[in-house]
Amino acid sequence: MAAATQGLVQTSLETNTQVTKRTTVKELVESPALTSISSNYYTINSNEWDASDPDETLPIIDFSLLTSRDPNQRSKVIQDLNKVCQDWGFFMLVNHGVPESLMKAVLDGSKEFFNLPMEEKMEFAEKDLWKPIKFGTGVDIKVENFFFWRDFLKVFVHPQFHFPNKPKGFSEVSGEYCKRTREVARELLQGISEALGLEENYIEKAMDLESGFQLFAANLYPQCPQPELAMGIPAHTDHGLLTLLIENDIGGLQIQHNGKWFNVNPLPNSFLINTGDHLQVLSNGKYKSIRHRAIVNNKATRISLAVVHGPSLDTVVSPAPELVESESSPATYMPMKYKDYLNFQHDGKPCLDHIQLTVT
Ligand SMILES: O=C(O)CCC(=O)C(=O)O
Ligand SMILES: [Fe+2]
Repeated sequence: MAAATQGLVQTSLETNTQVTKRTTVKELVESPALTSISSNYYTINSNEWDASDPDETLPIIDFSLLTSRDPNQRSKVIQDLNKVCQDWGFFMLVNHGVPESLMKAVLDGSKEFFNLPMEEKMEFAEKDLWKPIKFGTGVDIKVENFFFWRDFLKVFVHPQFHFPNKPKGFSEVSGEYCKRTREVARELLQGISEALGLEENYIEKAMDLESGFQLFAANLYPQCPQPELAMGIPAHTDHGLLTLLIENDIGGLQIQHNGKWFNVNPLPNSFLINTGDHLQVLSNGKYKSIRHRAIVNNKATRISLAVVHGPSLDTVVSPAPELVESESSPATYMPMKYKDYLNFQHDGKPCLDHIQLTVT
């Protein structure tokens, strides 16, 4: 995920007894004396906090129409996909066929993972981007100089499936969940290929989805005594092609649309889907990678699960030649291997800026 620094207010790192020892946001919240938070938290200018509930319904796509045998229904939903990818870069997916019980089981497994004793989670604590299993926290003073109100687990789940071996059963249920979300993402990317005017299997082949890179990210946002002073995850875009997200009905995700921030209140059992940087590159900017962030609250702990679906790590991604016209729409991104692109994360600058070409 590409960190964005716009609007960053970074206060100096003070000595604070709450954070000088190794801890996580979860443990911090559970410490009995916590009534206020240190000033080391990442926050944003007050004028950037503003977010509203959408005055129009957030777009909804019915997956069952995409897989329908009726060609009229399919072509209608492909038109809708083209519109939502261009206008929003975000939609809710309903009738996707992934069992509600599986979605719930993987959310429950994530909760149990975060409930493990701190030492057990810390076995997976890693700074290295390329470690396939990584537990992290927004309050790791060894790594961060400003903090987020979030603990997370990030795991590479495809083409090789890695997973923590605890809590019991979490790996199995997540393996099944990742397989199902991968199928949904690939089907959607077939529809999106057509929406771009390309052949149905275009993205599948060009991005080598058979070996596509899939990342499972579980985010824990414990309740925060001063939610107005902290951010769960700051504004960023996701690096892959499509991200499928679910959450435990607490709310907190905000997306940027037409320069404004909107609260997302997902429909029960839907997937929240956003287009990522590589769809923006492949479509030569026709579809934009949507900026989003997660705020925190003082009432309940939120868990979200984001599964990012990208090209294979060795795929060199560039705008589809079919969508590039030297005169009217020249290529606006330089070709880059997905693996190399991922190394741009965490230098504070949006990753896409590194490959943007200035068109004269
Ligand atoms: O928690 C959320 O709603 C957003 C999470 C997210 O954007 C991510 O993990 O990339
Ligand atoms: Fe994200």
